[in-house]
Amino acid sequence: MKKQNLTIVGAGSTYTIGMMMSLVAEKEVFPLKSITFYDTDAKRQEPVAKATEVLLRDKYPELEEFCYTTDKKEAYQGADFVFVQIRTGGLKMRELDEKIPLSNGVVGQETCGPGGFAYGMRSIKDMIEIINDVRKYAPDAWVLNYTNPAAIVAEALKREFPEDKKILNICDMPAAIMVSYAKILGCEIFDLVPEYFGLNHFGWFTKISDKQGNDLTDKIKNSILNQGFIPKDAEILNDPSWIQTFKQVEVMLRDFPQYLPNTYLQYYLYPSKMVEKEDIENTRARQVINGREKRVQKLAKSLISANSTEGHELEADIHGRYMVRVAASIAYNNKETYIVIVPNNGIISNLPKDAMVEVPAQLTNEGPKAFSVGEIPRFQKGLIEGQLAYEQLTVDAYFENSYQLALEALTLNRTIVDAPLARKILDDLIEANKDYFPVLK
Ligand SMILES: NC(=O)c1ccc[n+]([C@@H]2O[C@H](COP(=O)([O-])OP(=O)(O)OC[C@H]3O[C@@H](n4cnc5c(N)ncnc54)[C@H](O)[C@@H]3O)[C@@H](O)[C@H]2O)c1
Ligand SMILES: O=P(O)(O)OC[C@H]1O[C@H](O[C@H]2[C@H](O)[C@@H](O)[C@@H](O)O[C@@H]2CO)[C@H](O)[C@@H](O)[C@@H]1O
Ligand SMILES: [Mn+2]
Repeated sequence: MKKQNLTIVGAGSTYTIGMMMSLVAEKEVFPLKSITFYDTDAKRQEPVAKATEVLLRDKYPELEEFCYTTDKKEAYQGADFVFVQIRTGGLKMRELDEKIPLSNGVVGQETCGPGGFAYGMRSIKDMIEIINDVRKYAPDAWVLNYTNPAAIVAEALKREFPEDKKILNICDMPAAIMVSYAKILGCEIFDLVPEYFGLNHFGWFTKISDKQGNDLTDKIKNSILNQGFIPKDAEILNDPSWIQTFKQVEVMLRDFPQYLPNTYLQYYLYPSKMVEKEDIENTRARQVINGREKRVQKLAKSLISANSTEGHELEADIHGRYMVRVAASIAYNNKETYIVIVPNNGIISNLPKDAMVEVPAQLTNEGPKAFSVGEIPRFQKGLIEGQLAYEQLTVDAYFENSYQLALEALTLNRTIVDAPLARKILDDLIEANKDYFPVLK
């Protein structure tokens, strides 16, 4: 098995140490020759990198090289895979994405509604620059992007790089949900075969089977309806916000029993409830700043000062394992099935061909080969079409520097609807994002 050279972009991320543990856990599946960290913020990257040096020395001694840099050439030259996990504007801007809509009585969420719009307008420019840099130094590398909002980033990258077939956008949410299904069924997530359709953070499982073809969907539905639904991935197991989110799956399934919903549909189906439960002074960004970010910084510091992993709680999570398994299936032509984001091109036959849809695909060394979904029912189709138009108008607004298209995008969003309210939120977001948004004329 050829060993891979991997570059992590945005290596100062709160997810990096978890990703390192996933690379350790999956080293037989995705063996590495080198890992390179790249981040534009040297100060944020350094402690994560120094902690990773300790971690890799103890847990991945066979790795030939680890380095970290802010130099693009050093970052990308020789890379076989590039994982991208940046956050333009940082968690500080995420907090505003959540607070500004809430202060206008609308869902405040980083990837859904106006928060997702603002995050998207910030992410696109940096993502385009990253792809151009990667292609300059590593023309054949596979880019796995999970930078959010993945739906908007995927739409923008498809337009900017139409010929580039080695960019794949991925989300871990379907996999995190499947971890809970696996727990219900008493098996492992990778034993399950999903059937799923939708847009990123906007989709449904239509069927879950085992590898022998037994349909397990009703077992899962009955368990959720009778026993509720809880997160099971280590990363989110004890997190009150995620526990509440998974609880809402039961409500969604009672109201719309046909399919098993992605957790993110709660923001579109129950926007009033989502606004009511929020504390504007303690939105999710604040919880992450005081929670995951602090925890990771403390862990990094402790690994560095101990100069050993002994006595440290280091666990692989589904976020990292999923990305690594996706990469392995591409690298070694494993032809395994994972849910990824791809151009529709008739996969969902009654949705536009140019939509970026989230569906199961067989992952080969030539990229994803998505399975046909066929026609989807009117309810889901209607919801998706509205959301898709919002996402595409957001990207139109970015490329055309258009205030009008941005206003249309936000007016279409199910979490807003009212045009004067959309205008007010848009003006507030533009004001707060002066350093990031393109000029919208
Ligand atoms: N797709 C998914 O399902 C999924 C799952 C988890 C996280 N994410 C995404 O992963 C990203 C990281 O999340 P986080 O909470 O750890 O954020 P974070 O702010 O902790 O980390 C992001 C890092 O990216 C760096 N960065 C910012 N702009 C950059 C650029 N242009 N080039 C290089 N580095 C840059 C920052 O300095 C920072 O170190 C976010 O986009 C988040 O939404 C996606
Ligand atoms: O609010 P956050 O920052 O905790 O989470 C936002 C991300 O939520 C999803 O990812 C989950 C993932 O599903 C779970 O398995 C675990 O690894 O935690 C992740 C983050 O907590 C979502 O898919 C991402 O797009 C969001 O960035
Ligand atoms: Mn996601």
